[in-house]
Amino acid sequence: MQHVKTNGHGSVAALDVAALSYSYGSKRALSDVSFFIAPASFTVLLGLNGAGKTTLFSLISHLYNTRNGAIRIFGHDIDRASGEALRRLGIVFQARTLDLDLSVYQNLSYHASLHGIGTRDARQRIDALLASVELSDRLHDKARSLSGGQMRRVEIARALLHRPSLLLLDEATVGLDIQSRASILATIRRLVVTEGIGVLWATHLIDEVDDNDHVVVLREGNLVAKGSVADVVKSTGKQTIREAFSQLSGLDARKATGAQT
Ligand SMILES: Nc1ncnc2c1ncn2[C@@H]1O[C@H](COP(=O)(O)OP(=O)(O)OP(=O)(O)O)[C@@H](O)[C@H]1O
Repeated sequence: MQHVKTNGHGSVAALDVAALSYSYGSKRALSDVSFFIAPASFTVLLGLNGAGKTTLFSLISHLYNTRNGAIRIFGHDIDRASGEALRRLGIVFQARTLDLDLSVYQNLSYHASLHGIGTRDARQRIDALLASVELSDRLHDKARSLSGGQMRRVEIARALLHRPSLLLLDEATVGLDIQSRASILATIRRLVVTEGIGVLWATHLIDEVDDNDHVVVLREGNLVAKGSVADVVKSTGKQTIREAFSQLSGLDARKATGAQT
């Protein structure tokens, strides 16, 4: 049986990233990144464009093979026990991935069948999830007819079909209006409380961080801060997470030298 590593407090981390590095040829995208997220918690992965967020997600979701370091999902190593690990993972990628010519129901039921969920169970699950993302009335509409925010919510429902315990979202609110952004963020935060899901929410938008969140800050592939918002703010000597992120991500230095941001 596979050894399940705990986070030092006796409980198994929802996600444990240990000494992870990754390069595209000679281009280093991640350097020795380590952090964990607790079950039923909301962690914001903060980083400017090019910080390495998408690369990290591609490694966690096993699109890329881990060459240096390790990734465990609820103790299951993504390379050595990928089936066990991926069964617990739901993911919403930055790029849109719905089939626009299929209905909402067809998009979801296809995904359910890929996960081996039977037709009846799938139908119940789809109805419940569409209700939770407030799209029950769009079941038979073509994906093409939905707004950007509604498509995102269908993608979130799809990522939850197989009842994952860890959910990753990569810039889930990019391109959406303020109201849709707030609604999607509220939906995900609710899932943490009602379903006990551990969430890793990648963004470069600092106003998506709440005072009670945990944050992981990446800068050019290096992890430059991790912990509660209060601890990260304190570690920088700043007053707010916005100011702390500006310093940690190098924006302050760029502004000081008059570089374009
Ligand atoms: N396929 C690739 N080939 C070469 N370099 C890449 C490739 N994908 C990403 N990179 C580089 O790796 C680094 C990290 O990119 P990544 O896409 O992971 O960052 P990101 O934080 O997700 O940024 P964004 O928010 O712009 O998507 C960047 O310097 C990027 O140019």
